[in-house]
Amino acid sequence: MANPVSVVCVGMAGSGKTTFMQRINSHLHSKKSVPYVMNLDPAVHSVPFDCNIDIRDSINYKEVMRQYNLGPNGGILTSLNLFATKVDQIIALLEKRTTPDPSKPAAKPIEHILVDTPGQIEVFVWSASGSILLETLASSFPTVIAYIIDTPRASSTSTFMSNMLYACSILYKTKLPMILVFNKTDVKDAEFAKEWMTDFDKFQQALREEEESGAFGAEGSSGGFGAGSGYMGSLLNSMSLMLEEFYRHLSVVGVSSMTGDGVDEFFEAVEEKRQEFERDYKPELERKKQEREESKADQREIELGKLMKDMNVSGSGRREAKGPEVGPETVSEAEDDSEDEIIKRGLADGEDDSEDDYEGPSAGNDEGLSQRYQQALGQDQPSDQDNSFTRYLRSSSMNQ
Ligand SMILES: Nc1nc2c(ncn2[C@@H]2O[C@H](COP(=O)(O)OP(=O)(O)OP(=O)(O)O)[C@@H](O)[C@H]2O)c(=O)[nH]1
Repeated sequence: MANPVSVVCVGMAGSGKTTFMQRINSHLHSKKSVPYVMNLDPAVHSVPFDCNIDIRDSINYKEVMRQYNLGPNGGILTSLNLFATKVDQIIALLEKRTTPDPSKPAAKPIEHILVDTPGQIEVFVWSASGSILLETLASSFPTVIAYIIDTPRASSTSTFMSNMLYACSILYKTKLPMILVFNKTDVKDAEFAKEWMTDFDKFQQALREEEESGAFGAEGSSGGFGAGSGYMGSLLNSMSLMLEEFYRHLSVVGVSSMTGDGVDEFFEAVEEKRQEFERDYKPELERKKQEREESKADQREIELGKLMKDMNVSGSGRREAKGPEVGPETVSEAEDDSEDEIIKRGLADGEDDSEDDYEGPSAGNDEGLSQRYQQALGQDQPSDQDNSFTRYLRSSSMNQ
């Protein structure tokens, strides 16, 4: 059986994400294919559908805002960050729930995971926690982004273009297959948008018409802001040419969350994108995962090497053995070095008393060490303060 596909709904505030979620949820229920539903919007007042996982159950957004002294967006971001710390539990739960129960062979397995996201799209898409949630989800299930667009509002060329650039940036950021959902088609048919995406001339024509009627960019009829001429003209031209390639990677559907029109087409697109995920995205994700594992292993190797080196040479004239002194390369190295210095001073002090006890690899290199020790103590006339510090080091070294 195929893995359940997770559909993550993103879109500008008011584009109709929640209404769309409600629609597809009830559509799946009517088909007796009950989805698993997740709400990631901590600030939503009420959710008009049953959620299996709701961020609001574990995070109190208002309390987060109060305690951390944050505004609305900071509150959402912090709530998401707090929620992202539970990502392992969430995925474990999802995996458990979506695995068919052998004791109930008649039960239909879950085929869809639906995810609603905060209206502040950037808080989710551009935040570290949003990336963690999405990446983790995608590493366990085929994941598709449904980008919801308010069709009536996108009927002006500039809003349409802004929306496309936004969608493009989300695709670029998430690297997940995307479906453009032109919502609210009961108010405005989405045919115009499909035409603009497939026929460059049609978009140009719409631009010209808006310019002539003075409606372009909602700038009124003031001159100098022509869409077909000047810098705006060439900018829009190059943008539509650049976006042509981007459009090719998308599925586009027109939906009315109010009437349910186009929902079947949406699920056909989801299936198409699920296959695309398995074919194109999954190998890439796995390659990246392996790369990460390898770099983690390398890092561990380096850390282990450092540790072994430190254990071997602590208290000895390591610097002299190494030849010319090399400065610390990182803050942690610098900290390590100063820590080493304290240990060395302590050991050097003990060295006078129990020289025979220490049989490290460079135990013979005492001269440089005691020289440095003398220097560190202010050889000539150590102050009282220095002496008390020496006593402290000596006692702490003895107590080790
Ligand atoms: N006519 C029409 N209105 C719709 C449709 N979908 C949503 N709406 C309306 O659009 C408004 C916003 O819908 P929501 O579902 O709350 O939008 P949202 O994107 O979840 O909003 P945020 O939670 O603020 O991000 C509401 O008034 C809905 O009734 C639709 O298909 N047709």
